Amino acid sequence: MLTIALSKGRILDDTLPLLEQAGIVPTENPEKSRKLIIPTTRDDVRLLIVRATDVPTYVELGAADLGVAGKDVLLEYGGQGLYEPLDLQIARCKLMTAGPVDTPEPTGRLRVATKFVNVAKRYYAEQGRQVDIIKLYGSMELAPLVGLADKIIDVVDTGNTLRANGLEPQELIAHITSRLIVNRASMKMKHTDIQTLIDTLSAAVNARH
Ligand SMILES: Nc1ncnc2c1ncn2[C@@H]1O[C@H](COP(=O)(O)OP(=O)(O)OP(=O)(O)O)[C@@H](O)[C@H]1O
Ligand SMILES: O=P(O)(O)OC[C@H]1O[C@H](OP(=O)(O)OP(=O)(O)O)[C@H](O)[C@@H]1O
Repeated sequence: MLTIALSKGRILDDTLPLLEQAGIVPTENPEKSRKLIIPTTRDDVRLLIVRATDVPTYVELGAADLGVAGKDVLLEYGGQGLYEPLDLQIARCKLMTAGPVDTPEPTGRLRVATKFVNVAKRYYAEQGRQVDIIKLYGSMELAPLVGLADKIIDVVDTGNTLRANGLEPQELIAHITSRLIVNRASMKMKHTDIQTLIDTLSAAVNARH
């Protein structure tokens, strides 16, 4: 049995057409179902529906053999316990700093609100810049508007969310796409099945680009 951890929303939407190329189709709609373990048309493959930020945990600890996670989530998760054999080239966006439009850099210690605390610490440490990181779980764009922070670090695609809140993208931290991740022990124990799946997904990704 191969167990694949996926999150609802854009990762599920963009991954299902790729999995279909490997004959893997969920037997019920994961977006609608209240079930968190979804069987597929392949008896030897099932899907686990988990939060996007939980995908690396399920895979590293072996509760799932494989998963799909945004590079932003993987950068934040850290750890050496995961293989990352394939860039699926889906959910493309950028991890950026952003701040209020036409506002000079604050001179003192910078306050940065983000859910990417580890990424933020690393980024500013590399720059030798002293910052206070404020951990948030969502609606980051609000923080500079109400004086909670000077800047945010978040993913940006069209920039519409920033613009709608009087913010502008500033520094690029990383280009982001979603990656296939694999548990280390599974890669050894189920090598043939997993390598076959990787090859099929890789061909499906290449056929699109
Ligand atoms: N606007 C966007 N455009 C393209 N890709 C995005 C965008 N926002 C996020 N992503 C990418 O898609 C991944 C999944 O995002 P999604 O919005 O489904 O989950 P989330 O909001 O991070 O998690 P949750 O809703 O559970 O808090 C992110 O980790 C990121 O890599
Ligand atoms: O630059 P944009 O095209 O506006 O995209 C960026 C937004 O997309 C994501 O939110 P999403 O729409 O996924 O909602 P979420 O907060 O539920 O993740 C992200 O958290 C940003 O807020």
